[in-house]
Amino acid sequence: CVLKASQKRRPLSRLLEQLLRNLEKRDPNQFFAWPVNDNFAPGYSTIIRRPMDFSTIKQKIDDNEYKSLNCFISDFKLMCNNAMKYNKPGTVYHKAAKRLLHIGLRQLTPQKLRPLGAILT
Ligand SMILES: CC(=O)c1cc(-c2ccccn2)c2ncccn12
Repeated sequence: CVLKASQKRRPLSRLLEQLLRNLEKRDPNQFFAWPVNDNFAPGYSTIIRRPMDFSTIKQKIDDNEYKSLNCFISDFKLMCNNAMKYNKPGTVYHKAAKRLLHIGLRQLTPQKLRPLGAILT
């Protein structure tokens, strides 16, 4: 029988795609959906050396660039910390990033991930 595309995916990729979907739900305004555009954010590409956003993370999953869960978590943190660096405290983007980082990391604790255990060893 022919496996569906999703079943062909590597176990880690399928896990990361699920975790990504859960994180994206916490960004209802889609502030983090796409790379930040210098036209909206003056000087962004000079201030932020390593930009990151959900679409880039998704592409890296599809390209099997993540060799571990920790690499995925690092990019998620990078994305949030970039926003807290570029945007001043009190701005909608800074507040959204702080909240997303907190909620996201709570979803990525060992306790929450243990049920998926086998994949991560
Ligand atoms: C995430 C972030 O820093 C961000 C997203 C955006 C954004 C997100 C969606 C549409 C337009 N802009 C933004 N605009 C100005 C300054 C910062 N930002």
